Amino acid sequence: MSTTLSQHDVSPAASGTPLLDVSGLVVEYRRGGETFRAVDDVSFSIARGGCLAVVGESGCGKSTIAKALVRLIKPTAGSMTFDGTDLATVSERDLRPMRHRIQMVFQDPYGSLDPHLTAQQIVAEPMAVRGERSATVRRQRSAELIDRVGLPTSALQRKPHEFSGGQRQRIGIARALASEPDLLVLDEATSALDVSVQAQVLDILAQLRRDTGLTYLFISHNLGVVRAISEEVLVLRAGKVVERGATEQVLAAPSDPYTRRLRRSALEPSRMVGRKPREVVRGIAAARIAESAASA
Ligand SMILES: Nc1ncnc2c1ncn2[C@@H]1O[C@H](COP(=O)(O)OP(=O)(O)OP(=O)(O)O)[C@@H](O)[C@H]1O
Repeated sequence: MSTTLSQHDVSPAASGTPLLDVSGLVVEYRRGGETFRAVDDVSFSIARGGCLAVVGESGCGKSTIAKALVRLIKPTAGSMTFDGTDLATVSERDLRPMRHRIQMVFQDPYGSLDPHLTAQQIVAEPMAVRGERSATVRRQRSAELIDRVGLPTSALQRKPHEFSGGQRQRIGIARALASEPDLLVLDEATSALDVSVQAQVLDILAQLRRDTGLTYLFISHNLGVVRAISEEVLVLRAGKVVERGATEQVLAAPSDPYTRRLRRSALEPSRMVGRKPREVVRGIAAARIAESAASA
């Protein structure tokens, strides 16, 4: 398995009617007595088997879009048409049988897994939720999924604290796959990992997409990482889309000053001052990735 953050081959399945079509999405929060617009008229679509990256600085509204998609929050306006159903307006009752089709993988592999369960129990849980009664089938399927994310079968009997961050994130991906989703929403899914581990997880994600035709919405603050996984990128600033296009093109020649700043900020060593050593290493690695992206 390659451990370089290179541009992966993208899925040949990316074509046809979009699996997800988001149009005029607005999300507002109430803050004190005031209304705050976190997502402002955002539109995008993702083809089946495609990968769209959403990039922007902290607080620009990336996670809010993800939360709206899995209906952790209800949008103020706009539509989110997923395979013909508008997720913005569908009733809870009609949403329930399709919830499994959109799965999230979170940033924090330390916090998102139940520490009391074994990897086998964690991965098998969504199968039980979906009505798989046979413990044997759940066990077999868990073993397949653990293998799929590059972990040995022996991992099934271990608990989260016995794994590294990258291994935990693989378990999180296996758990998401256990629901048999069509769309994975990856919210800063590799951001907490060191760069070589990040590359391994990106490799697994790229391979999965090639093998299964899964569709990804990949959320990140890091333009370099985005290059390794997505063919299209949408740049978000203060809730608004400021730039969109083919990832390679946006990286090579960003047209918006904010995107240029995002690209530069990954290269800016002074941003490392006052950070923990682990963050500095990560920042330098991100800078290298962005640098190679810029000069490619
Ligand atoms: N529940 C909430 N109530 C009020 N404001 C919120 C709430 N959740 C998020 N916000 C605000 O909405 C804006 C967008 O937040 P969001 O978490 O979507 O940003 P983000 O781009 O994902 O940032 P990060 O990368 O730091 O997670 C921020 O200004 C945030 O403070």
